[in-house]
Amino acid sequence: MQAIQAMDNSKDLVLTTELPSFLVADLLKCPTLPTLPAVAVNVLKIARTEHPSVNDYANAIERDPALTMRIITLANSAFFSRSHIKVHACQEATARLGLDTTLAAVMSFSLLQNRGIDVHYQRVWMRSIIASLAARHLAIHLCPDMAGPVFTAALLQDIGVMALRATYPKESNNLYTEIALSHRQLSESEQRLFGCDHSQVGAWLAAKWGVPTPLAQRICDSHGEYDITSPDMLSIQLSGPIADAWLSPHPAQLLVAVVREFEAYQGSQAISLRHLLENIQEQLPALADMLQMTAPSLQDNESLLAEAQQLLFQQTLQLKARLDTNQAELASLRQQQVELEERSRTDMLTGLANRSWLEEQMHKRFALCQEQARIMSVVFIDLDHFKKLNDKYGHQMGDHVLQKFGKTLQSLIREGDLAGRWGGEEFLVVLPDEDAQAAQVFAKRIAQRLENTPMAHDDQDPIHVSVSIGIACLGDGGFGSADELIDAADKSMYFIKHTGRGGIAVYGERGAAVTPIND
Ligand SMILES: Nc1nc2c(ncn2[C@@H]2O[C@H](COP(=O)(O)OP(=O)(O)OP(=O)(O)O)[C@@H](O)[C@H]2O)c(=O)[nH]1
Repeated sequence: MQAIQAMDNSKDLVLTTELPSFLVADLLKCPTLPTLPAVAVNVLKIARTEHPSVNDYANAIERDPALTMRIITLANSAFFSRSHIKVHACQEATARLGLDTTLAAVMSFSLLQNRGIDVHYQRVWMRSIIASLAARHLAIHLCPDMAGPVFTAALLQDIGVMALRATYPKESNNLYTEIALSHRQLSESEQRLFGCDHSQVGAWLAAKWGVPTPLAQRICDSHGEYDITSPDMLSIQLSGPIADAWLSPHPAQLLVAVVREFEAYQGSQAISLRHLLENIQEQLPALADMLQMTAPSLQDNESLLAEAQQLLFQQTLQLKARLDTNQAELASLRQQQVELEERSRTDMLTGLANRSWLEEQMHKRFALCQEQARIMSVVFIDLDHFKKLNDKYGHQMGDHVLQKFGKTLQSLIREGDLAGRWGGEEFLVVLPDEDAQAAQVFAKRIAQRLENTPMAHDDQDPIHVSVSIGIACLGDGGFGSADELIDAADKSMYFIKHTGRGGIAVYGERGAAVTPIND
């Protein structure tokens, strides 16, 4: 890759783009690479000086009578001449056009006169002419000070096509004569063939002629991503698609993309697309005439815009419908995920936390307690003689009792507590920040509730169950892990099992000592 060198005020400046080395070598070898006539070279030289003046421009241009005539005619054309006063001298014409427009006019005229126009050049140049008018109109509203340079860059944005056609006539024949190709597709094909597109080659050519670096850089960036931070670049970048729409057999469809871009851009309120199109229509004949070309037939702006807006409306509706569907799908997927997660934590029979969730939570809470020097109690509950209950009333009744007990347990805990089914007819409750005494109060409440409330009925007969409860409190046993704490509560529960069932025991301070609670 080779960086492009540009001359600016006799300093070498490097443009922020690179061309493949093979391409630069081929371009430099090309004997028919477009060159500028002496008069244009002189105008460019003046453009590069620190304070170029209208007089200097006019003096240089006057050496070419044909060019002088064109510049005067352009200055007197409808757009550049708001007043009816005609100019007759090159100096007046240059003053009226401004330095940037004069420079653009001189260069385009020189290039076209130089090479003659075939139908394909005609197409490329007509795009540039329309684009330059569109860009200028946009710039007048978005960045008035830059309207001149923007016009020039937009007019010269496709000069790279001339260089590529001269250097690669065979490849170009297929590429540039394919009328069905959109400008974007053209750029993509150039990228594939030459490793860059004609905007970069155009910048290279312009730099080689010695145009001021900012102009070469704008040509280079003319086909890039829309730069909404830079109104002058955006004006140039939007101008190409507007010109494409103008020249297309289906202008409304192409204009939709432009309208959408407009609506997304904050400064767009300042611009009426209708006025822009009217403006192009008004100015196009004069500019085309100066370049000895025939302007394409005028568009019906009103209906064209209405159609574009209608298309945009339809597309927006379709987009919104798609968005709504996507959002609904996303919400449903999220819901499914939430449900799946919930299910993976839940014991299906009782709706309480399942064992794996209990274990995970125990480990987390144990670590937290250690970190923050807090306590917690674990209450291990086992339904008594559950096998007998199953045997007597059936497994289904057993299930029903487990469900009812689960609900009872859930109704007795507070926010922040965690109740779960450890397995079979065993349950576990975690009471954060509670000591053994508070856990005993809780355990007694369970026992009491079971005494008062039957867990099922056999016909009309109430079925009561009793439970054996073991308690262990983190503060009391020097426990090294969550598992040790659970084991201790389990052991306390077994103590009750072995001593008659239907009671509460607390794991004591001195290791395995278990204290039954009687009342
Ligand atoms: N209906 C039903 N029974 C279950 C379920 N899970 C475990 N069981 C039964 O619960 C009974 C537990 O029996 P054991 O471990 O001997 O305990 P127990 O009969 O309650 O005796 P103790 O605990 O010593 O009072 C077994 O018969 C299991 O089949 C369940 O989901 N539904």
